[in-house]
Amino acid sequence: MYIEQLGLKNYRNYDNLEVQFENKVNVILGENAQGKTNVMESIYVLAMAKSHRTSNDKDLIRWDQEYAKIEGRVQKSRGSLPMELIISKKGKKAKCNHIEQQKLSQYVGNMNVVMFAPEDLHLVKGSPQVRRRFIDMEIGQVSPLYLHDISQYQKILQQRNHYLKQLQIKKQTDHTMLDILTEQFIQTAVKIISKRFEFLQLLENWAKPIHEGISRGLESLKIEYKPSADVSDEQDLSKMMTVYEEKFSKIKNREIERGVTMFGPHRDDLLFYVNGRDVQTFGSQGQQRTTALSVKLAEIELIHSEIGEYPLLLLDDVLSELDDYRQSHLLNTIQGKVQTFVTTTSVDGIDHQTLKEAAAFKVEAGSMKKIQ
Ligand SMILES: Nc1ncnc2c1ncn2[C@@H]1O[C@H](COP(=O)(O)OP(=O)(O)OP(=O)(O)O)[C@@H](O)[C@H]1O
Repeated sequence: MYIEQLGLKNYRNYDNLEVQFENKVNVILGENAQGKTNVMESIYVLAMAKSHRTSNDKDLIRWDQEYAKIEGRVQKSRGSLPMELIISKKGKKAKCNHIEQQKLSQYVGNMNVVMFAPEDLHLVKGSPQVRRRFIDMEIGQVSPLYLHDISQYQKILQQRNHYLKQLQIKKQTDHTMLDILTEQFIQTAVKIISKRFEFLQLLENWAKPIHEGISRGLESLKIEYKPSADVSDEQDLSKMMTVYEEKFSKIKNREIERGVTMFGPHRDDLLFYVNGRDVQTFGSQGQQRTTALSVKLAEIELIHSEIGEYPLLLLDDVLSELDDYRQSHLLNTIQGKVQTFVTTTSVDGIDHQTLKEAAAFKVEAGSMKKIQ
């Protein structure tokens, strides 16, 4: 799939923008703070209904304006798909094919993107929260049901934490409500965990040969889910539920003392191993970069295998962060099959045929012009 046309109104530093893109590499050039990342972010938000760099939607609205609007026409193998997202202080309104979507979980997934930005290089080294966010966003793209489960889970977690706090400060003494919430919590938690196990296995299957290729056959990558409770991918849902039930009954008093839910998908993590060693602890910077790049390239293939189309690839300021060999590997992999957006302040030093043949745009103070 590819995005043919993008329209922005009151989005970040863009007042009004209409631009046509090509189904190949689109290079977005410009000095610092002109609006390159903002365009990339808008494409990401159009697909995911969420930004990759802020959780506050209001940041996306141009200062002193009431709303922001992103429109795009996406070409898919089944035809053209108009997408529209309006962000206002009251919330978000999403339209697909001119029809308003009641739930964002139905909207997300119609357009697929993979973003690779400098912060993704922290996927390995960063906090578990970064990795959980990554896993949730990526599964959400291929599974609307998962998005629904995650939002259910967040609600139940919040209620459960609230109730535990009430018990902690002794505003409540009856445990019946806690037991009901725990049961609901477990039911949703195991669905999420089993989907994460399944997704990571697929991701590893794709990432392993890619990593081997980038490391010239020297490194073998393994991705492992690290649950906070003692569950494993060999267990079915009912076995996992039993593990959780036992765990929660054992730690009930401790949870009440602390007023917080101590186990569950919100505390889980994932680990990357290269040649059997944990990359987070023992990996060199280069190995961490290769791991992040392999995972991103694997995502492209995974989405293709799940939905039958390649996603868009957004490379925000990241090419210059990779050495020549990794750059070439990346550009060779996407060549001719993935619509790609690249932002950079200059193409000097990036000497790849794909970029020479790319469409180029110049961004200056919230305006964008095609230059090649
Ligand atoms: N909500 C907003 N309303 C208006 N302008 C905004 C808003 N949010 C950010 N900006 C402006 O957008 C500009 C930054 O744009 P962007 O992050 O796209 O820069 P960039 O071209 O990618 O720069 P760099 O190369 O430094 O990453 C800044 O000047 C910032 O003040």
